[in-house]
Amino acid sequence: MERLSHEAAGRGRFITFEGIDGAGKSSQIDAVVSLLRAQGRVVEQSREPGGTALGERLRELLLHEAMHLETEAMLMFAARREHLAARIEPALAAGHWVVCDRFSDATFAYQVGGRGLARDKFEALEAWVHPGLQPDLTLLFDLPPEIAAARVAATGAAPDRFEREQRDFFERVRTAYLERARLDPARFCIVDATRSPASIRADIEDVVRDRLQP
Ligand SMILES: Nc1ncnc2c1ncn2[C@@H]1O[C@H](COP(=O)(O)OP(=O)(O)O)[C@@H](O)[C@H]1O
Ligand SMILES: Cc1cn([C@H]2C[C@H](O)[C@@H](COP(=O)(O)OP(=O)(O)O)O2)c(=O)[nH]c1=O
Repeated sequence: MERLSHEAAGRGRFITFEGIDGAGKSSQIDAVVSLLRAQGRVVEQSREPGGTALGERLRELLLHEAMHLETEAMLMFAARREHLAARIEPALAAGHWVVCDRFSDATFAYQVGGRGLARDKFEALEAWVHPGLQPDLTLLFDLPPEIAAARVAATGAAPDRFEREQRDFFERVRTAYLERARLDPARFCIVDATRSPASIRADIEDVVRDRLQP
């Protein structure tokens, strides 16, 4: 029903990509954005934490400065509040599509699942910052943490504060993502991210076409 009312109002669609570090999301986002643009959609591509000038400054702090867990959770939502106000909400209202690398499911997975933030605190922040708004489609790239870690290591890039976490942390993050997906199966699509990039790409193009096209 929610989807139909968005359509009737000419609202755009909101697609998010989620998964543990090294799942292969970033590699697939450009392909989905290109597909949608080729279909004539106006698409805003973005990421979290980030997406605005202020959000990108908060991202630098979040990825590199040690901080209290609740500070981390609140800064994630502060960046998100700015992102929603400055980009996501205006784009959707204008009928544009928004494709975003991570959103609040990442806070549930990393801060609640990975780090142990109290669920009621997460729920309070989510209800404050985006009451009634969730993505129309969330592609969850799922794979064992050891495969993801090997991919991250092979890039040779210096790991950030999250990428330096151990395997048990990413096991908890993965479990939390899967739990969140079970709670909202109409929104989530779980992608087996161990497969080749070409086969993943073909699947997610089918999902975007089947679930979101009028
Ligand atoms: N399906 C895949 N199979 C093997 N390697 C992959 C796959 N997808 C991405 N990679 C590689 O894994 C690394 C991490 O991918 P990336 O898209 O940056 O992941 P994420 O954005 O989810 O952290 C990159 O070096 C990328 O080339
Ligand atoms: C949006 C968000 C990201 N994060 C973390 C997950 C990532 O490790 C990091 C940056 O996200 P991202 O740029 O997606 O990292 P990568 O491309 O390496 O997968 O921020 C949270 O812990 N909570 C959040 O709410």
